[in-house]
Amino acid sequence: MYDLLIRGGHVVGEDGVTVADLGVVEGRIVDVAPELAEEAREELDARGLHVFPGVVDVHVHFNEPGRTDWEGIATGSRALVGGGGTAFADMPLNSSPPVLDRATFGAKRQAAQRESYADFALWGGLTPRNLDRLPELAEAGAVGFKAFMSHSGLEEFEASDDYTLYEGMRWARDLGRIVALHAESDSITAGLSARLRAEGGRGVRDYLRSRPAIAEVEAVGRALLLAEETGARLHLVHLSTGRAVTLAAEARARGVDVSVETCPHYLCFTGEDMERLGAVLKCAPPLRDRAEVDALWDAIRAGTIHTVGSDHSPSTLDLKERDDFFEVWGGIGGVQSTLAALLTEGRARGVTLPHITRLLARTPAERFGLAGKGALEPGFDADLVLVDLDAEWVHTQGDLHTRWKYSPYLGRTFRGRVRRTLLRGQTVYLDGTFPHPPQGRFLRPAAPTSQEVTP
Ligand SMILES: NC(=O)N[C@H]1NC(=O)NC1=O
Ligand SMILES: [Zn+2]
Repeated sequence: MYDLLIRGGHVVGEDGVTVADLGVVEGRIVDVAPELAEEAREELDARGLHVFPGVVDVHVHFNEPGRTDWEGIATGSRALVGGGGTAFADMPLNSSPPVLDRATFGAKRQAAQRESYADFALWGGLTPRNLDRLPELAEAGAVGFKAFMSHSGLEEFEASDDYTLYEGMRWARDLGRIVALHAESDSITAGLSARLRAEGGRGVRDYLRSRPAIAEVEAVGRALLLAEETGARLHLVHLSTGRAVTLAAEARARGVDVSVETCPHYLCFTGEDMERLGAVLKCAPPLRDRAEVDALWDAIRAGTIHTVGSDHSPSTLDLKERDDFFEVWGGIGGVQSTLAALLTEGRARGVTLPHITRLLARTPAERFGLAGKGALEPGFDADLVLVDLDAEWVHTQGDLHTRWKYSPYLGRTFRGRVRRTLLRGQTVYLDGTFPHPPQGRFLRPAAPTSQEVTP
């Protein structure tokens, strides 16, 4: 007897899409096959809908504790499940204090256990100040260590110099944890910003010129050398240029254990859009030109980009409403729209549905050791999302479940709409509502496997 039987959906699997039923017992998928005959306590009719593994977004900033006026775990995780997500990994900043030791890790874990609508993992931070705290963060269950090679935007989370990266990577290697890097050259970005500002530059164009592609490419090259030297596992977050992705692919080919993330905004918008829309699209690295967007899509099709994370990092409105674009908070509100954006733009560019789920669910789950997540197969958690794949809809403010109702995607037409999201077999989102109180569980990473990012 199943607890739940999901009938007749188009199930998006590893190799293709098949019409099948899913049998669920105690929150786990036990059978996936057409016309399952066993009885069930509850049946759900999924005919006409596609069933995807829930999105596993390993790059969000929900900023709790300490900056819940920017976002918060309750609102952030509601938006995540509203967009088809079932698990996330929260970055060590912009919570205040940032997660740099066992105590700050524990405080965030407690808050998330109270408030999260999705299962969650937590990143620890790597900064010049807390090298000696990496073992206790690993022991507490950090999914990995996040470091910045350029200014993080916040004084309390310092950028790592080469020494810190070198030592941090050696620790991470020994602790079996991944290092996630924001790779932009501090020297290039800070130097250009200082000169442009001295010349009176305050606009979007000036900001774009202060963070050229070479700032990313140079930092990625350096990070790859350090990873190669130390044997650390490396995850390059939010790559925005084809050249940086190519450097990572070349390193991977010679045995460096590196994975590459990009974000929906680098796939959907350009620098011109940033000029047109302004603060809502401010991010670092910045948006690029059309040729780079095309290069990223090529890399997705080629399998050299392995994951897509939202880098959801909103702030209060006043930090977005500055005349000086350099002073505007850099961070995109996008946690709710990743799946819709990929289904719309990815399909238009020939990316298959199984490939989209690998980018959004299976690979992040495998790479970060989130056992039981990321696939619709027996033995996996029944974390899934029912999508009306052909529904065309215009994203409006009223759809948003985030703390602040802004997103660069408002007004955009998406193809594919989330109807229902289930976490371990329980409906956590249904057509704009959240039927149950938060029941998210902490995810402790399993020991790493070696084949996590096979395209
Ligand atoms: N601190 C923080 O959230 N920074 C993020 N925002 C952004 O646009 N890029 C980032 O790394
Ligand atoms: Zn980020």
